[in-house]
Amino acid sequence: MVSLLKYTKKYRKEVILGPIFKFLEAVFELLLPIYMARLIDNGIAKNDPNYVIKTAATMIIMSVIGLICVMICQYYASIASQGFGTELRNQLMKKINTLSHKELNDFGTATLITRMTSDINQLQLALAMLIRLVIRAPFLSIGSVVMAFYINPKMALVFVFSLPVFCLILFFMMKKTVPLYKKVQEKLDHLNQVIQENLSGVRVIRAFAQKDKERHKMADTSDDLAKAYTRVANISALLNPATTFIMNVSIVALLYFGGINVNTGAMGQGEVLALINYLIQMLLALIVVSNLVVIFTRASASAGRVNEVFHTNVSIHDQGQLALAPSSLNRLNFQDVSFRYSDKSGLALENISFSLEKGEMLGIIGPTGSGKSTLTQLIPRFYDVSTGSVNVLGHNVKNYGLDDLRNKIGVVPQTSVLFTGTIRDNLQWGKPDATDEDCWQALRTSQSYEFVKDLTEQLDTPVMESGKNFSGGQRQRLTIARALIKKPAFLILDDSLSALDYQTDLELRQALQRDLTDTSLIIVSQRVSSVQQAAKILVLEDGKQVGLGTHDHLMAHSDVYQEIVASQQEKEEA
Ligand SMILES: Nc1ncnc2c1ncn2[C@@H]1O[C@H](COP(=O)(O)OP(=O)(O)OP(=O)(O)O)[C@@H](O)[C@H]1O
Repeated sequence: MVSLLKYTKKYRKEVILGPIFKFLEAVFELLLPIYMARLIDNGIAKNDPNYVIKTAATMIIMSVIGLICVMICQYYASIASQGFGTELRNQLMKKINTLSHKELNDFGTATLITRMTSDINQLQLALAMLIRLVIRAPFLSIGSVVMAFYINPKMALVFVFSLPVFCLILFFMMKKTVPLYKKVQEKLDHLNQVIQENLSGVRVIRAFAQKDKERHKMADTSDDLAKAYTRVANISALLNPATTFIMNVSIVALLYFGGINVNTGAMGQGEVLALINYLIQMLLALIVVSNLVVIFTRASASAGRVNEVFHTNVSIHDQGQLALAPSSLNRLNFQDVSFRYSDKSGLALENISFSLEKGEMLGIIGPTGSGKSTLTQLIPRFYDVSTGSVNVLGHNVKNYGLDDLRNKIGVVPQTSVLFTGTIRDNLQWGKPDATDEDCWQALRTSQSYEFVKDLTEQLDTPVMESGKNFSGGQRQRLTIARALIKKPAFLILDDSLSALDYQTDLELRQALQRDLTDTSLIIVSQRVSSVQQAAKILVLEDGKQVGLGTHDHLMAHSDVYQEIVASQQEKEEA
């Protein structure tokens, strides 16, 4: 947790001054019962109105100054904790953005969201409490005992007896609740994951009539969390009656022995009242200390989860070299590439070798799960090869700066992702300085010109969350326009023509070859018709390269390719 304190650097003044002001307030709070005792014993009992007024005025002034100190401290605490949370969230997001696909897969989206929100909130709360209470609460509890000894050492023995019993109760309470709080956090994580899946997959859930099943799953997960919370709450609820009991027994003891002392004239009535005040102050401060321990334990679990992200080693290292000069060698070259997603999993790709020239088109085809998407993800280094090498414009991809490499490549993934904003905003992701003419040209090539032209706001048409105000085919074409607007050296279409009808699919491929003459095109498709015209078609099966060549060559030499063609012809005839 300490390592995260570096994110409070900008708020050093608030973090230092906040507790100092709170400490001043605690000093006044500790002095007030003494003044009250004097007011009663020297002012009221001796019928001295001047003394009463002077002491009461001093008490009021002390209270007002105390109040101002509290307000300043609260102000500093909220500035520092909110600023710290924002800084931490920004830095964590920055780190998440550096993670490669492997680490993102390992974590999963749900837990990253929980870490960015609930865990950071917990840390913010801990910092606010640190500033507000971490000096005040122990100071008040120790100070109260000291003041009790100052008033009457014999009577202070009541404090000495009640203190260990009270601490023992707090200790057992915390021993039980702290591990449970950790469980609560895990259950919250799971609930977030279920909620996220339910919300993002709501259409699929409805389409498969799985509403009831998902509702039960959600209810079970919610119940789990509620049960875990209830267990903690039930144990914590015992704290109040137990502490009140000890407090009341101690007050009775103070009143009993205090009464005897007052009768013998050894103590004033005001002093007895002051002792009761100190006792309450001490016990309340101890409750605060126990709450602080719970807050810090939860925060420490949260800090562990946040630090886990910060300390994750990124598997893709950005060599950070300047742009490499293109060489005259092959534009794209896979040399005996094998790849596995993790040490425990089998090979997703095995000994893949091929090359592609400027302006050429490569088609990749194969049964589902044969490694087509995996292969395309090695080109922009979303993953690094396990053995072999991937070379782009004559250089190993590992020798490029990541941004430089990825700027050369336009990727259109299987699922079209659009962002809220306008059509123009989305296209400018591909090229920030794209003019309207650039946008229209990209839309023409991607066969989106007609439907965007018909929209009343054209390029300024708003894009709703995930582009849900466009059809699947329209979304695909807009994502293609976004990828090709920067005229990349490579354009990878990973099954991104699947939502288009055959005619649009054909026109789009023709337009790409006509308008992007320098771009090498890599098309992953399940449809033979989408790759048939390619200069080279790579056939994959179970991660292995089982064919490479033109359509005619493969028809003559590749059994797998022939089977794919035959099965698609059957479907068309059926
Ligand atoms: N993120 C991942 N982590 C672990 N294994 C993965 C991951 N993504 C894919 N795989 C595995 O790698 C293999 C190849 O998957 P890939 O997505 O490349 O196939 P594909 O040919 O593109 O399939 P499809 O046509 O269905 O999209 C599969 O066995 C799959 O289970």
